[in-house]
Amino acid sequence: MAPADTGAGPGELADATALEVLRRLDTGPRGLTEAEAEVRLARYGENAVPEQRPPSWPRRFAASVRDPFTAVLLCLGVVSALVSSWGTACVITVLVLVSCGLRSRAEHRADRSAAGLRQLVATTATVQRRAAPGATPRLREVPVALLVPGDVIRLGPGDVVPADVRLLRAHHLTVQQAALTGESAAAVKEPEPRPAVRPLTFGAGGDPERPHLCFQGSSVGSGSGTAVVTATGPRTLLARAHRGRGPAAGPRASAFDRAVHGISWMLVRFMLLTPPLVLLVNAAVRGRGLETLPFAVAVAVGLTPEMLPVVVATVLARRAAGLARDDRVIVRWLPALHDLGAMDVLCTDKTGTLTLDRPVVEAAWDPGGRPDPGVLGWAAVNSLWTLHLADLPAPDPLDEAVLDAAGATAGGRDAGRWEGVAALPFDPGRRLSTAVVHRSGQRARHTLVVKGAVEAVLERCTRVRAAGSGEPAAATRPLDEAERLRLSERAAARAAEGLRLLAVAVDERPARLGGYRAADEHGLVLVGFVALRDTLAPTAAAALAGLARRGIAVKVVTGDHPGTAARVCRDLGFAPGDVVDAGAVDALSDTELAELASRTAVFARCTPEHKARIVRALRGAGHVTGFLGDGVNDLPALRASDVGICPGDAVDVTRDAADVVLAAKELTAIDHAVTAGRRSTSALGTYLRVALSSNLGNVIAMLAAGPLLPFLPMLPAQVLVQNLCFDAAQLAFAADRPAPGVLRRPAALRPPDFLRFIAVFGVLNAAADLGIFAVLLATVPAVHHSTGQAAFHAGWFTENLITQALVMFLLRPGRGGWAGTPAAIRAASAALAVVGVLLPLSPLAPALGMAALPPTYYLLLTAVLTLYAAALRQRGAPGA
Ligand SMILES: Nc1ncnc2c1ncn2[C@@H]1O[C@H](COP(=O)(O)OP(=O)(O)OP(=O)(O)O)[C@@H](O)[C@H]1O
Ligand SMILES: [Mg+2]
Repeated sequence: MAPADTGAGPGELADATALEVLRRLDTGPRGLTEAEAEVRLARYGENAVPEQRPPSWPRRFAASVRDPFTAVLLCLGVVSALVSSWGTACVITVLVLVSCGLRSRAEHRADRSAAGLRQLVATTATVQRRAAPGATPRLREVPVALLVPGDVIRLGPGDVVPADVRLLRAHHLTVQQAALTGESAAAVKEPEPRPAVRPLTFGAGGDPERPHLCFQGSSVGSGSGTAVVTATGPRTLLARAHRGRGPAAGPRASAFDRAVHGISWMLVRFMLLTPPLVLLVNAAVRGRGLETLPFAVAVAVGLTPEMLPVVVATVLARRAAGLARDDRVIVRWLPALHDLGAMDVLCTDKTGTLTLDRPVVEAAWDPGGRPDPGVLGWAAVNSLWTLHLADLPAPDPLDEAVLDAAGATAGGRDAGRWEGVAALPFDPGRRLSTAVVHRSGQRARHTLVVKGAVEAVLERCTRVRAAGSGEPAAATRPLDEAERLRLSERAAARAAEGLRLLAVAVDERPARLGGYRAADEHGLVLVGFVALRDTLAPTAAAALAGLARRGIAVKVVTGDHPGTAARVCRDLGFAPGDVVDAGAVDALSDTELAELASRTAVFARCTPEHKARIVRALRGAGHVTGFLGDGVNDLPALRASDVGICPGDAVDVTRDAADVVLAAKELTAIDHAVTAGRRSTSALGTYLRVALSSNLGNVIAMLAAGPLLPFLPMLPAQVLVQNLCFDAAQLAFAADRPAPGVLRRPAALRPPDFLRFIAVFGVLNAAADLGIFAVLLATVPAVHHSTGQAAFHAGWFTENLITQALVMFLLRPGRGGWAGTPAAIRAASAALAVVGVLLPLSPLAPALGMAALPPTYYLLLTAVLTLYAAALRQRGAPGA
C-alpha cells in the first residue's frame, strides 16, 4: 500500500497520535525495509537541503546586479539613455554585463572547487531500517539526501534535524529552531502532542512551536529522540520558507561586509554628487547648459571602481579554490576569507580540537585515593543506561571509554545485573549525567548513579563512601566542608598531570512512579573518581606556534578542569599563564570581561554561554575574533565570532554553523587559511588604493578644468574609453602576490585608512594632471580651434594612462617597484602605457576625437611623469 501523500507535510498530521502518523505514512516503529526506502526515494526524490543547492546562473547573475556599484551604473545608464547619449548608455551596459558575468563565473568556480570537499564532510543521519520484513531493525548512517518519508531516525546532541519529523520518543530533547523562527533559545520537544497555542501561521507546513514536531535545519542541543520522517526535500517547512528567495545570505554581517559596505557607500555618495557638481561648475563659470550632462555622467562613471565586485569575487574565489585544492580547507562563504586574514584573536576549545577526544581510562580510585575498580563499575552502569535509555545515536567519547575499560572488569560485568529506569543525559551546563537503575528483580528501590565534573558532583554529595566497593549505603560518613576541599584539591593535583577526571556518586531511594529531573540530583554519596587520559592532536602544537608567528593571540576556552587545561597547554608548548575559572566571570561587566580576556590565555570550566560571552567581549573590544571548536558546547561561541572554524570531524551542527571547515583535520591548515586571507586582503587593498586614488585625481582635474578651460578637457567617449582601459588593466590585481612582510600581521580593509591614502594620492594625481594642462596649453598650437582641442584631449589621455600605469606598481605595498611586481601586473601596466602613447597616433584617433601631438609635448610629459613618480616614491606605499 502506498503511504499517504506526504506532499502536504505534517500539517494535516499535526494533531494525530504517533500511531496514527505511522499508519498514515505506512511505516512502523521498527522503520522501513531497505527495499521500501528505495521505492520511496524514487517516488519522492532526494532530500536535498535548500541552502546546499548551488544557486542557478540566473540567480547568481541577479545577485551580482544587486551590488551598489552596479545599481549606480545602471542609474547613470538610464540617465544617458534619457538624454539620448546612446554611446554612453551602450558602454555602461557592456560594463555591467561584463562585470556581472565575470563575477558570477568566479563565484561559480569557487563553488565547484569546494563542492567535492563538501561531499566529504556531508552530514549523515542515523536511520533505523530492516534488510527484509522479518529482519531485526539496524541503525545505520545514511547520507541525509537518502532519507524518505516513513524512515525512523535517531536524533542526538549535535545533530542537525535532517528532515521534518514527528517524535515517537524523546529524552530531555531540546532543539534550537533559529533557522525557522529566528528564535535562538532552545525549545523543549516531547512526543505528546499539545493542541496549538495559536493559529497555524505556518500554513499546512506545521508549526515549530508544537512540541512533538521537529523541522529540517533545527539543531539538537541536548537529549535525544526517535522520530519518524514526515516530509523531505522540497516539501519540508524550511524548503518552502526558502522558495522564491535568493541564495541564503551569509550567516552574519562580517568585518568584511562592514568594510566593503563602508567603502562602497562612501563612493556611491561621491558618484551621485559628481554629475550635479560638474553641471553646476560648468554652468556657473562657463555658462554651459545641459549639453554637459553626457560629460558629467561620464565623469561619474569614471569615478566608479566598477570592477571592484569582480576583483573582490575573483581574488576571494581564487584563494578559496586554492585552499580547497591544496589544504582541503572549505571556506563556506567567501567574505570569511577576509575575516580570517583580519583575525587577531583566536579562541579555541580544547577537547576534540587541541586533543583528539578519544580518551582512555587510566585509573579509578575510592574517595581515599586507593585504586578501586568498583568505581569504574558504577561509572559503567551510568554510561550503559544513559546510552540505552536516552536512545543516543552514538555514545559520547567519555562514555565509550568508560564502557571499553569496564568491559573487562568485575564491575563492568556487574553492570549487566542492573536494569534502567530513567536517564538524564549529559549537558554541558550541568556537567553531569545521571542514570536511575534498579537491581534485577528488586523494583522497590531505585539507585541514582551520577557521574560528571568533579566540582559539579561534589556539590551535590552529602556523604562519602568509607571503603570497599559494596552497596552505597553500606558504610558512609558525612561529607563536611573540610573534606570537600581536600577531595577537590586531590582531584586538582591529578588534573594537573593532564588527566580528565570524573567523579562518581550514587544514592538509593524508594522506587517512585513519576519521572526524574535534574532537581533530583542531590544528597548523593561519593563513591570515587575515574581518570582518563586524552591524546594531544598531532598538529596542535605546530598550529599554535604558527598562529603566534602570524601575530594572532590564542585563548583556550574549555569546559574542562583548570588543571587539565593548563597541563595540556604546557604540553603543547603554549604558556597558560593564570588560568581563569569561568565561574568567576559571571560577576564581571562586559568591559571588565573584555579587559580580563585580553590578558588571559586560558578560561576553564566554561559553559557554552561563557564561551560565547568571552568571544563577544573580545569583539566588543575591537578584536576580530575567530573561534575554533568541534562540539555542541561550542555552537553559541562559533555563532558569536567573526569567523567560526571547525575541524572536519566536528558534530553536524557545528559544521553547519562554521564559516571555515578544516576537512583534513590538520590544525596547521589554519595557518594557510590565514595566509590566504591576508593575501586576498592585501590584493584588494592595493586594487582599491590604485583605482580610487587615480579616479579621484581625474575627477578633481575635470572639475578644475571646467573654469580653467574654455572647452571640455575630455569628450565623454574619451572618458569612457580611458575608463575601460583602466578597468581591463586593474583586473590584473586579482593575481597580485603581496610581499611576505604583509603576511606577518593581521590585515583588514579599513575605510578611514583608505580615505586618507586616497585623498593624498588623489591630489598628487590631480597635480600631475594640472601640470600636463599647462604643458598642453603651452605646446599645442591653435588650442582654441577644434584640431588643437583634439590634440589637447590626446595629450591628457596619454598622460592619464601612463600615470595610471605608474601607480599600478609604485603603490603596491611591501617590495614594490618593477622588480617586485608580479608579471601579470607588469604586463597590464606596460600595455596601458603603450595604449596611452599609441592610441592618439593610431588610425582610430580621429574617430575618438584625438589628434597627433608635437614632439615637445613628449619631452615635457617625461619631465612631469618623472616628478610624479618621484613624489609617489617619496610618499611611499603602505606596509613598505
Ligand atoms: N558524558 C559525560 N558524562 C559525565 N560527565 C561528562 C561527560 N562529558 C563531559 N563530562 C564532564 O563535563 C565537563 C565539561 O564538559 P564539556 O563538554 O563542556 O567540555 P569538555 O569536553 O571538557 O572541554 P571542551 O570545552 O574543551 O570541549 C567535562 O570536563 C567532564 O568533566
Ligand atoms: Mg570540545
